[in-house]
Amino acid sequence: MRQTVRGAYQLLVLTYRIDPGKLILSLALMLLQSSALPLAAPALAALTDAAVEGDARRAVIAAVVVAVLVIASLTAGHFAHIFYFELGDLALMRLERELVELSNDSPGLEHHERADYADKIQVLRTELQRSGWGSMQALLSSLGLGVAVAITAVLLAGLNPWLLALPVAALPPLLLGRRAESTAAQARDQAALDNRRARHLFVIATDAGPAKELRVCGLEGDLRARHAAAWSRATATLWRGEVRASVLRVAGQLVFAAAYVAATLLVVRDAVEGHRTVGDVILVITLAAQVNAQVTSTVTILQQLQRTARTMADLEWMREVVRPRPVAGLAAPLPAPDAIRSGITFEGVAFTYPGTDRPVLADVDLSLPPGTTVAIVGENGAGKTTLVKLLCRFYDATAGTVAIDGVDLRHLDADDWRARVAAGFQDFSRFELLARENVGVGHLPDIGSDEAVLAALGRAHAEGVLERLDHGLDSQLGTTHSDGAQLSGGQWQKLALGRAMMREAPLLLVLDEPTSALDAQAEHELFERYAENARRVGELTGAITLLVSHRFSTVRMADLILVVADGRIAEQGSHAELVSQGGLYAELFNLQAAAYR
Ligand SMILES: Nc1ncnc2c1ncn2[C@@H]1O[C@H](COP(=O)(O)OP(=O)(O)OP(=O)(O)O)[C@@H](O)[C@H]1O
Repeated sequence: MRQTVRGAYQLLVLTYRIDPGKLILSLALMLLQSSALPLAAPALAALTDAAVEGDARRAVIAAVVVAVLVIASLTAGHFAHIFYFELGDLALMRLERELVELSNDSPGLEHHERADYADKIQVLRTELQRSGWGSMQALLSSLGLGVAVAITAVLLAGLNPWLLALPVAALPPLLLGRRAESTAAQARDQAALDNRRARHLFVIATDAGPAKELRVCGLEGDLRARHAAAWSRATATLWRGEVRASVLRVAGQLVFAAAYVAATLLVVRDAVEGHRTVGDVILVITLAAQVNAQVTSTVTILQQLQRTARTMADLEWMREVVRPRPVAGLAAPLPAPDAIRSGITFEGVAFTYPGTDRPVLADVDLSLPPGTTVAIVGENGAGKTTLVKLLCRFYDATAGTVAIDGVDLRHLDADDWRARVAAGFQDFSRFELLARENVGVGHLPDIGSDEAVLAALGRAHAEGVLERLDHGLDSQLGTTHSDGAQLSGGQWQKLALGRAMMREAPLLLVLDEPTSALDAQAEHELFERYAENARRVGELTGAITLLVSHRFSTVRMADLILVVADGRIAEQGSHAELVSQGGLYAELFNLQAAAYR
């Protein structure tokens, strides 16, 4: 209950911040709507008594009061709806924006790679879309309902204090309704993984990207079967949860129905004995019907408020997960340096991904001198990308220290450091923007400069992509636009590489297999050209270039080569040194060279 009240309060505060005027107005209208109906009941009773007594004047006045109250209730409800509908949409927009911010504004990547975070995002996305302005309606209705229940209780107590048992009899449906909601919520949580899996398979089955592989591997049938299996598992879990919840709800409603019948019989008996008027019987029947409606609304509203509270609590959980953690003993983060003077060092670095217990890196001691080009090689899964992630500060080392010029990387302001990093990744994004924007987003301050974008494309050896586009830099990319250009995988990758080159003089340039879609010759030429530029920049700023590649024809150009095996640095040195050592590098190099002979 505390969570529900807390969630409702948070929603109230949120909407008050968005538009206090609209909130107060819709609240006033809602209170009018809710109090008008219970007040119409005594007016109806008076009307009945006046009619029975043949008092036409009193009957007309009571009839007018009944009509005014009923009309007020209907119109106030209608106008309240207009306001809270808009307010609810605005609140939804604000929460969705926060979800986007939470996903992107944290310095690390940990949350994106955590299964529990992915589950929460999945639930939040559907919940926000599903509830929409419904949360707002539930919030305002709950306040109006409070007033209506109070008025009804006073009127019932006036008739017979025993009738106060009616709202008490409303408690079982309320409590069982709550149990029902958490049962259904539990089922939703249990179904989230299968739901996510089914959606992922659906995207794979309907996206253009995987279509080729699906056909060549003949995966369509298997994919359909897996999708159907995941979907039916999710649906079965949800169905079981809903059935259990419905049984609980019906049980609660039956308790109230019994109380309703008893209350009516009580007043009818008094009337038969002459202690009550016909109007009183009408009053209790009307009020009891309203109590019934109030109970039903309370359960529905409470269910909605519980869902809202859950959404608010999930958002709070996410805020907590992505909250930057202060580094022990550091009052404020330090600014990143303008140049690297003594280099980047790893001392006793170990790393284990959160939520797992297998160390991915262990005992890594390294020294990357300023101004050098460093290549990282190693088998799939050896830990190359993880090294890169630590350097970009997507994660902090579990043990040991990564230092820039002797300063612990954790002590540097993460955004400031990243502003001095440029990176191209194997799993690059295909931003369906204008060509200039697709590249320019690599360094937002220069996104409007043709000169900067063209220079970046030049550095990435990617000018050729523009020649194939009808409107050059102004071409719309991507198939989601009717006039969007369809690019090949290699062309997308070249543009992504251009994006990585937008920062003209980064202190760290990371190229994590960003050229896998290019042929070996193109990659070789690109890096030759790039290494030359990197050395020139490196002389001025000490910039370090880090290249992850499986192609030894490219790797051999590096000043320093690191061979990663099983999360450790197995060998390091120049190409000539490593070949003459005759170790793992020499073996891998000779294997690849033999394939080209
Ligand atoms: N987010 C993650 N959570 C848990 N384990 C992970 C995560 N990312 C990577 N790993 C594991 O860490 C190990 C090293 O992965 P990494 O991506 O660093 O390898 P790599 O050398 O770059 O491989 P490749 O050449 O295939 O790109 C792998 O065993 C991988 O399964």
